[in-house]
Amino acid sequence: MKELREITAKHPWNLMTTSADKGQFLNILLKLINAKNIMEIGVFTGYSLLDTTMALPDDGKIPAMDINRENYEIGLPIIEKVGLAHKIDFKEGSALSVLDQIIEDNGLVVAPLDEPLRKYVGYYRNFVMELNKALTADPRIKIYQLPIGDGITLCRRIS
Ligand SMILES: C[S@@+](CC[C@H](N)C(=O)[O-])C[C@H]1O[C@@H](n2cnc3c(N)ncnc32)[C@H](O)[C@@H]1O
Repeated sequence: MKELREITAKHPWNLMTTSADKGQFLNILLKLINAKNIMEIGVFTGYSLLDTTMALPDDGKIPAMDINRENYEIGLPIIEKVGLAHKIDFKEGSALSVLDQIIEDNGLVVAPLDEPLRKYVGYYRNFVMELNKALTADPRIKIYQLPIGDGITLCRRIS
């Protein structure tokens, strides 16, 4: 693809941190679960963003965030060329403050949720750690960690 050749000639350092096969695997996982809304934290030049966005239906949405817009803009022409840019809402900034803003803009007050959800979602700053602890302690859940991209944790309920 001419655009890709031009971009890689202009930026002779590594533009992808997720390999093509890992990206395709991500894409398949998202299709398997019929994902409609996903979030990309840490976009870099957008390679994994391209893979994940491709897996979404046309009305799917992906808030994407990175502290550096310049790198995102390196890959953006490719995302535009394949007609996927409309699904992406890129915000420049540190993920925590961008997430704070998304929550505020959408009036997402999560406090009224029931206790387990409040634990996982309400205190979203500690979300990953709390979720991992709860999943590890739950004998019904099997956890698989895969060295795909920046790392993927798959959780499956077995009973
Ligand atoms: C390994 S790269 C992501 C690669 C990308 N997901 C891919 O596979 O193509 C990590 C990215 O996270 C971004 N980043 C680091 N700290 C961040 C933060 N606090 N909030 C948002 N993005 C951050 C960096 O600027 C960098 O672009």
